Amino acid sequence: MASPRTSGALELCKTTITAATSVVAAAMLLRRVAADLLPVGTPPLLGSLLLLPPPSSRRHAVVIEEYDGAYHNSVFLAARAHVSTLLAAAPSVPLVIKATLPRGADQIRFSMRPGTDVVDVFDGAELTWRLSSSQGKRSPRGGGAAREVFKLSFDAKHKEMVLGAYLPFVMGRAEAAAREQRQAKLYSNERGKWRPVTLRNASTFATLAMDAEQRRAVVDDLDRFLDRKEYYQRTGRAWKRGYLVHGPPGTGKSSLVAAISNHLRFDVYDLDIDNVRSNTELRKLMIRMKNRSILLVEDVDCALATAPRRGADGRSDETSPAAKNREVTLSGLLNMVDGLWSSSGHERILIFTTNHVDRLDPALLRPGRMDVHVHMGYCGFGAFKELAATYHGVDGDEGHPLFPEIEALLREVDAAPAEVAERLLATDDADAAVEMVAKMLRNRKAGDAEDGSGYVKQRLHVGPRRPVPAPSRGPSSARRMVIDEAMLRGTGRRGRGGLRGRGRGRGRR
Ligand SMILES: Nc1ncnc2c1ncn2[C@@H]1O[C@H](COP(=O)(O)OP(=O)(O)OP(=O)(O)O)[C@@H](O)[C@H]1O
Repeated sequence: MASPRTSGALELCKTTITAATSVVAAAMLLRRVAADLLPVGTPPLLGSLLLLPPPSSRRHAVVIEEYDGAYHNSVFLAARAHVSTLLAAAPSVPLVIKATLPRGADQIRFSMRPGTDVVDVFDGAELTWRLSSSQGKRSPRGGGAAREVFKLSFDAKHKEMVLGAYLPFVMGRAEAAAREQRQAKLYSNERGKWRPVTLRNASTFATLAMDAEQRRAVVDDLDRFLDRKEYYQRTGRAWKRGYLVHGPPGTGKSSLVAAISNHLRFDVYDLDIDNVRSNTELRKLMIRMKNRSILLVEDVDCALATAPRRGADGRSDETSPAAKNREVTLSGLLNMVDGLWSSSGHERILIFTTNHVDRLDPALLRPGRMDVHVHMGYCGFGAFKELAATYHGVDGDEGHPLFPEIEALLREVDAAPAEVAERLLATDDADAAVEMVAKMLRNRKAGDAEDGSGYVKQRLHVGPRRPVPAPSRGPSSARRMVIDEAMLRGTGRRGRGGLRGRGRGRGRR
């Protein structure tokens, strides 16, 4: 028999259960009423607004709104990009095709109708994405469009995984895709300001004719640089890398810079020192550079002098703004690179190019100053074959009947890849193009006058063109590209082949 105390407790328990049952019943009734009265797609949002119990108490949801105040919510943008890829692969979800994003990219973005679901599977867990419109809320950008909301729902036991791994994965994928589609910009300095244009130089490591090992060495170095965030943080070093690219005119130094930019998707800041009026202006320009960018100083031997610059007649050139101010010097630039530039940003690459490595200020060659030297040499047979394959599809093994002769000639005379490329590009007829290259090399060997079209130098930015004299005849020198860190470190150890191949550039201008 139950004691009065026990029966009191039972009574309380009964009352509680009855109350809870009525709350649940009321909630279910309300849910049914809402489902009957409101349009399809509304109940989940209304459910959360009315604090109704979710259909399954084990479900959990994350709501991602389109705007964070007046700004786009980056998690929403990442979710939208991710859902687009899910939709592209989903067999039965009705698709809405949105405008191509970003402009110029050849990808179509898929969206879904509000109220429909698409399921993703991650780490064995099923995750459901649903898009809805935020009732009554308009986009802060105007246009009358309603704000959109993504609701990501999943089993409650996956909450930690979703927040700690899945959403960061979605964000990471979106960032990588945005980087992939991003068109690098080329900035030039004018009156103390950077002016951007889209970098149109399509040079890539695939189109740049160079020794395969050298190419791999440069690409590996760049990729290692990007992956070493933790290393730079741990060692307290600035996350930057310096490249000195040297070699005769027309050997692909600017093309290499474009290839690096296209590979990393880094913007290029092409610093024209002649246009910089003072160190203060230089400092401002450098501060305004973004992260993940390249600071390029072309022809550094001419651009930066330790003493006032001298003209062809030997007299000092007092006309350029830099000469007038006498302030913008190599040491000034290097100090800024080491100081303020290093501490105010990250993932930065400094590239100096020169045709005359022998004329460089020793401060630039000091160990530890520039991390990597890349030597761009005259066209060897390997580079020629790459150019012939790129421009005319005349390929490796079968080659062309003139290849043996060209191989022999390239061992005897110097020809810049730019000169070879110019002949190959002169006609669509592969035979005629190869013959033109052979003719140029034969003429050069015989000491005959050049056959017209000389290579015309172009800066990476749109600027005045300067003609470059054809190389003089002489025994072939550097035939391979050299990326040589030992040289920089002053150890002088250089083997033959691999990263430490020979490299004696004889740049002339
Ligand atoms: N190694 C190469 N591979 C493919 N194309 C090349 C190469 N070198 C030069 N070219 C071609 O020649 C043109 C000029 O080359 P580029 O401007 O890169 O040479 P450079 O070494 O920077 O010359 P300069 O010292 O005169 O500035 C390029 O647009 C490209 O078409």
